[in-house]
Amino acid sequence: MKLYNKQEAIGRMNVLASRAKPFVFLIDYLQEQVYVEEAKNVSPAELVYNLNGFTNEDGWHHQQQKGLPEQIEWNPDPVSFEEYNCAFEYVRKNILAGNSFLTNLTFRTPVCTNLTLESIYCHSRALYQVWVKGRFVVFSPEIFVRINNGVISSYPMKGTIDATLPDARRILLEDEKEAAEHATIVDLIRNDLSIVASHVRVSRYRYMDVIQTNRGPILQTSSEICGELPEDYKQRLGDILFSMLPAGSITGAPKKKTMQIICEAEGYERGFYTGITGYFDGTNLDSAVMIRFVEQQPEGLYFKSGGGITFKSDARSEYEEMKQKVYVPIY
Ligand SMILES: C=C(O[C@@H]1C=C(C(=O)O)C=C[C@H]1O)C(=O)O
Repeated sequence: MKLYNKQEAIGRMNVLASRAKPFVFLIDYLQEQVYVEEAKNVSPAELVYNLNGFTNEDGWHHQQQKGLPEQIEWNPDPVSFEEYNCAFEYVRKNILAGNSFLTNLTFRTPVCTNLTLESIYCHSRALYQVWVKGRFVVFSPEIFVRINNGVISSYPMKGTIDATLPDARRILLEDEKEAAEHATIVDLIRNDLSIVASHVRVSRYRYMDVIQTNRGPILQTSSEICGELPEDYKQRLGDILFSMLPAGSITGAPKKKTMQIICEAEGYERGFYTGITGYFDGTNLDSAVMIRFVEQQPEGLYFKSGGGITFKSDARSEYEEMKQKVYVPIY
């Protein structure tokens, strides 16, 4: 899989978009490694995607890997609460010192499972899915941006609850901490869109998605923010995308200082997790934040997950949320 650096990737995207050539891209969290390939050249032997319907699955012949074990084994071995709490306290200290008002804290959870990256990809049902041979599989419910006829829209997701709890919908909507976190992220994304677009507005606020998982349904709240791009946006598509990265929903705010806190608190590399992936069809673009992410390491599979921390956050419930997200959408 050929990867490019940021400058090369911006150039490639600008050229492909201005020539109306469909392409697929994956950008890591730190924007150091970028995959950007014309759709017709993406080899399903190394990368398979289904990005909201745009797919190269037809060319994939790994039939032998598509079988699902009769009984799915899925045994996550998360960090202890004590270990989680150490990182949480570090983030909290920084929030109280005024260095950040929202920080997205994530962890790596080893999972003992009889599923492979291939079988997870084949049997998952998510809006955006990508499998990269020997590296990772991602099944994301979170839209990053869409561009349709010069209108750019972003859909930050923030707010999670177990959908089987009695009155889950109301509890999530009325939760003060979730509401504040959501407002912060909407503000941040409004700012990010204003860098590249005009007439930026919030067109839907805190709508709810039900996400099915192998461990039961969860509810997540998102909002829609949109604006108008300049006429010549295709020639500058790469610049436009990169100027909004990393996605605010997976950093927090303010972005730069919060990224430093994240780096110090997490102590592992996010890699492509919390980066973005997407598809340009020659005219329009659709993209996702790469959350719900399983990575292959020589010793086994790891799931990366996390959530937003504010001054109101409670370590126990954040710990539970991080663990709750360690699922596969196979049901
Ligand atoms: C980082 C993750 O989640 C982010 C944080 C969310 C939250 O705090 O509710 C929701 C979606 C993501 O933008 C993750 O799911 O791994």
